[in-house]
Amino acid sequence: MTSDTTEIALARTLQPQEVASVLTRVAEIRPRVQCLTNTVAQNLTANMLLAFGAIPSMAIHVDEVAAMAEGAGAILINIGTINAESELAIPKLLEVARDHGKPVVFDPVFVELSPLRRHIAGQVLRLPDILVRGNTTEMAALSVDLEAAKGVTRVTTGKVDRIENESASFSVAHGHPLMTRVTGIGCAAGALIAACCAVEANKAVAAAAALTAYGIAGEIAAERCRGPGSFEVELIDAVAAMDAATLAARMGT
Ligand SMILES: Nc1ncnc2c1ncn2[C@@H]1O[C@H](COP(=O)(O)OP(=O)(O)O)[C@@H](O)[C@H]1O
Ligand SMILES: Cc1ncsc1CCOP(=O)(O)O
Ligand SMILES: [Mg+2]
Repeated sequence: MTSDTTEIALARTLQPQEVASVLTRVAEIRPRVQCLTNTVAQNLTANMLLAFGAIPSMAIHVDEVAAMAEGAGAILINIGTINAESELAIPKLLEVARDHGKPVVFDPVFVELSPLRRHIAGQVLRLPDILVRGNTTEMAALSVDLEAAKGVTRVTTGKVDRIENESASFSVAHGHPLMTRVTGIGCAAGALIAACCAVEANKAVAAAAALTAYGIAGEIAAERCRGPGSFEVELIDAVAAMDAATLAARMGT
């Protein structure tokens, strides 16, 4: 058996009540997620966090991101539209994360396409215990760096999401192909994972819970929409309406 096969064989799916438990804590605690994200996905990310019961803060100024992150429950760093100022803001966020023990989700958007993105990813991955969420292309491009990263949780999204770290391995087989037809849906997934990391110390469980709820919301939205435009609206609505009964019904237990 190859190591890949072993990992897949050992991966488990969360039970509906495990997902519901994480979602309930998000709804009760309403964690704020400080998002340094790309200009394309900012609005959808903020709306998805609100629908999920969390609080978005989208501050980007290099001289205030640290203050904004200090009181946040989690930090999202997304390099989708990295520029000279956001490049300088990233180390400030990493410092807050290190000093205050904040969970960080890193989205290495298009890291395979530019040396600058690769360089920044290398810097970010020096932070111990970081969670990296990317699509299959991005995660493959970072595979060597991810192998070396200390305590990293790797979250590879796609038709089936794979979540793995030193102590756990989960797969999530929910979602809909329409999730690839609206820009920013992957970026928003990273924000929901960050919200769950703010209330659940086990980062693999947090990611699996977020992606299970998100994937099921995607399935519901696909049933209700007329195409990609209305899918985005329906997805926000389905995330907002997600509850334990829907999870149990859709997860088949
Ligand atoms: N073919 C697919 N079928 C079902 N869900 C998918 C599919 N592709 C992606 N998803 C879902 O879409 C979301 C975004 O993932 P992905 O498309 O990999 O990210 P990105 O937008 O960053 O490329 C994830 O929640 C993932 O589970
Ligand atoms: C199109 C685009 N270009 C730079 S960032 C971005 C958004 C990417 O969003 P996602 O990876 O969630 O589709
Ligand atoms: Mg992406």
